[in-house]
Order: sequence, then structure tokens, then C-alpha cells
Amino acid sequence: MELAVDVRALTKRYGQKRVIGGLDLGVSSGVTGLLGPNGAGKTTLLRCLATVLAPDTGEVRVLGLDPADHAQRAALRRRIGYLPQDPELYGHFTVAQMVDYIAILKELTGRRERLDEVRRVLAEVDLSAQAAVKVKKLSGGMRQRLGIAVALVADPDFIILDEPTVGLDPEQRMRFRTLISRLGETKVVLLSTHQTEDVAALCERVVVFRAGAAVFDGTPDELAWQAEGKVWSTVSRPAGSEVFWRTVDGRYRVVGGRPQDGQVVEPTVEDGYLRLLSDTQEKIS
Ligand SMILES: Nc1ncnc2c1ncn2[C@@H]1O[C@H](COP(=O)(O)OP(=O)(O)OP(=O)(O)O)[C@@H](O)[C@H]1O
Repeated sequence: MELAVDVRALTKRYGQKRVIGGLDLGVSSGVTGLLGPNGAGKTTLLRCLATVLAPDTGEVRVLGLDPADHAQRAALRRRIGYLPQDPELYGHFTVAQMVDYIAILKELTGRRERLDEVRRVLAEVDLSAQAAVKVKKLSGGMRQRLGIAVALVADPDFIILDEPTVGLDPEQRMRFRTLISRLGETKVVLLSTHQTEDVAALCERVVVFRAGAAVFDGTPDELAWQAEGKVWSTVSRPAGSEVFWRTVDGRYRVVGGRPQDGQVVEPTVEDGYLRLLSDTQEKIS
């Protein structure tokens, strides 16, 4: 199967700072999540794939097209939907006008066709009732949903979402998961997030980024297994330097070495992620 995203030896610097160093990544289908701490390079990678940033070195092919080539880049842009970290939305437009504007940029020329498309994507993100509201009057979560709607205009084959669930309330997050899971059946979706629950719920594959390198690539279950036998529940506060936090039942959840009186518990994706980060931190330091 041809890879939808094929990245070889990609590097990107900002001035002297190397943000991505020799990354290889292939994505074929479905929903892939990028996890990683702040500053790991997730947004930089997504911007390179969305053709808004050129890598310094390396090869990138998206949907078989080369973003470095002018004609292929234009062809690719027609097939990409992108939610940036800070989507540019025009406050004085209504919600419907904003989506219509993007539909024009996406070369939907017929008025009827655009009207249908505006209705379709607003319904997807549950914003139909706000179609006539000015963008500047939307709440943060509604703005985020509008950003997602904009990314879905013209039915793109490759959907890139940079922290799509930021600001969404629990109900809208569930709705978003259903939407993305459905899209993942026929489209390629790549999203970055800090929400390990979203990764567990909707990604078939997860890539963990750290300091511009992929330090894990596998299924959410495989990420959880990174912490197998290393997650504990205990009544007393751990004395060591392990990662731990207090849970609602008043006990402590510890990821690392066995604390005194610790009972081993089933790891989650979050546990696996924390374990992986502390392991790679130990190797870095
Ligand atoms: N335009 C820029 N100029 C200079 N440095 C930048 C620029 N954009 C990002 N950086 C730096 O590059 C590094 C990677 O940033 P990036 O936004 O790609 O990380 P991220 O993994 O998306 O982080 P977050 O989870 O906080 O969004 C950071 O150290 C950041 O400060």
C-alpha cells in the first residue's frame, strides 16, 4: 500500500536550534496520534506536512506528492484539511460566511454546492445553530469547533489536526471522537494532542515525539504496555523520585519502582507515556 505520509531524514532548524533531527515516519491509513511534551516538535512536523513550512533537509511525500515541487504542492493543498494550533478566523464574519470563504478558497465554485458544504461541515461539528453568529462572539470551544469545520471543507483526503480537542467540553469531545473515527475509515487523519484518553479512544496508532525524534511508534495498547508491572497503587505517599499523583480515592498512583505496600495495577496509555518519557529522560540526562 502506498504511504499517505512518507517522511525520510527530515530535519528542521529555527536559527541554531534543531527542532526535528533526521525523522523517518510513514503513515498509511486511519487515525494516527502524535503525543509529546511541549516543544517536542509536533507542530513543526504538522506544518511541514501541511505545506506551510519547508523542511531544511530530507524527503517528504504526502499522498504521493512532493510539497517541494510547485505544481505538486498546489495539487496537494487541494486534498489537505488543516487545523493549525491557532486557526486564523475572521471575527467580523458570521460562522457560515467564514466557512463559505474557505469553501471559495478550496475552489468550490457553485453557490448551491457551497451552501450545501457549509451546512454539512457545520452539522458535523454541531455548529448549525450558530451559523448566523459573528465569529468574534463564539466561545473558545465553539471557535475550536469552527476551526475543525474549516479543516473538513471540500472533503479532504488527508486531515491534519493540531491539538483539536483543546477547549472542547466533554460532550463535544465525545462527538469529535465519533466524527474522527468515522473519517478515519476512509481518510488519513494525523492529529497532535496532549490528551492520552483521546489517543486511547480514537487512534489506531500513536507516535511519541521527544526533542524532535520519534521515541515510540505503535498501538495505544503497546504504549500502555511500556508501563506494565510498573504502575502501583499505594496508601502512603511515595518517598522516592517516581512519577506519582493522588487519586480521588485518596490513594497514590505511582509509575516507576515499587513503593512500599504498592499493589500493581493495570497500566493506561497515560502511564505508558509517562514511563516512556521518564525512561527517555534518563537516557538523555
Ligand atoms: N517560528 C519559530 N521560531 C523559532 N523557534 C520556534 C518557532 N516555532 C517553534 N519554535 C521552537 O521549536 C520547538 C518545537 O516547537 P513546536 O511548536 O513544534 O513543538 P510542539 O511539540 O508542537 O509543542 P506544544 O506541545 O507546546 O505545542 C520549540 O522549542 C519552539 O520554541
